[in-house]
Amino acid sequence: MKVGIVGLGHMGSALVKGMVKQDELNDLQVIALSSNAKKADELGISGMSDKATFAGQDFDILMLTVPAKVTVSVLQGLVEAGLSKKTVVLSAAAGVASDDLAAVASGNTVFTFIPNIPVAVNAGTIALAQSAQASDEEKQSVHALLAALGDVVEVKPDQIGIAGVVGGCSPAFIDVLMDAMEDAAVSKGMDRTVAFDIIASVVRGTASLAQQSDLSFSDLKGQITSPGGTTIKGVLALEENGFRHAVHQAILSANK
Ligand SMILES: NC(=O)C1=CN([C@@H]2O[C@H](COP(=O)(O)OP(=O)(O)OC[C@H]3O[C@@H](n4cnc5c(N)ncnc54)[C@H](O)[C@@H]3O)[C@@H](O)[C@H]2O)C=CC1
Ligand SMILES: O=C(O)[C@@H]1CCC=N1
Repeated sequence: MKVGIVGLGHMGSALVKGMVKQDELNDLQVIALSSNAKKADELGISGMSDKATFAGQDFDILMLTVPAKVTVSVLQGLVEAGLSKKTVVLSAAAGVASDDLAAVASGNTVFTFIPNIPVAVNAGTIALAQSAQASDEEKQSVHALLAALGDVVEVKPDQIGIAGVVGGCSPAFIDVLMDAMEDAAVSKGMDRTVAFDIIASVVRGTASLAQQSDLSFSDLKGQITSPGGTTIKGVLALEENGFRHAVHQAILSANK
């Protein structure tokens, strides 16, 4: 599979890291359109700085990981530079509708997807908008590529926005939570590196348990809150300080 990528920033680099380390994708060739040859080299892929040469590569899949506001014009430029109509376009741009992309690449099948940064370690969550125009073969090759990077969750096109927030933005919200927990532990005299190890392990273990059990998040919480114990005091402190409301506002604000 030949994959082109435009935008080697945080998201693009994370996708490349996940792709190059995944053994299942060992016949994969990734080429970036980038004026920064060193960056592509560091990531273990080829880089090309000339747009026409890049566009002429007959990619199976083209990933767009440039800032959302330039994504349509970047795609338009590649189409004008000779992008093959057989290339399936995958746009990661949050808030950019696939219709707007399809309007400048009418001959190509276009998918919108929202990955998240954990794709760098093949533990991503990837929301993929269903595409009515895609053939079964195109759906399969997109799915095979993304499934190597993490869990793929197909959503209706009108749900990609909220799926992108809950999946794409929320690692940052969880980072804020973990950072705050670490500060509190440090205030009680714990070494920051010890607190980091405990908290990262707790988040991983809590998520694994939730995925492997049939219980709701609320029921899982119920297993930890011993009657009259310490955890329920902490849970009530979260509620009294508006934690749940703050989380709702974070999700809803990011979805605007
Ligand atoms: N960072 C994240 O966790 C996620 C980001 N995304 C999407 O990925 C895209 C990129 O986001 P980030 O990586 O966070 O941003 P970033 O700012 O880290 O990276 C953007 C990259 O695009 C390049 N670029 C800018 N304009 C360009 C142009 N006209 N032509 C070619 N390259 C250009 C920049 O040099 C940079 O390398 C956005 O559309 C965003 O919505 C989606 C899901 C998660
Ligand atoms: O902050 C952003 O706009 C991107 C989209 C999802 C995560 N990061």
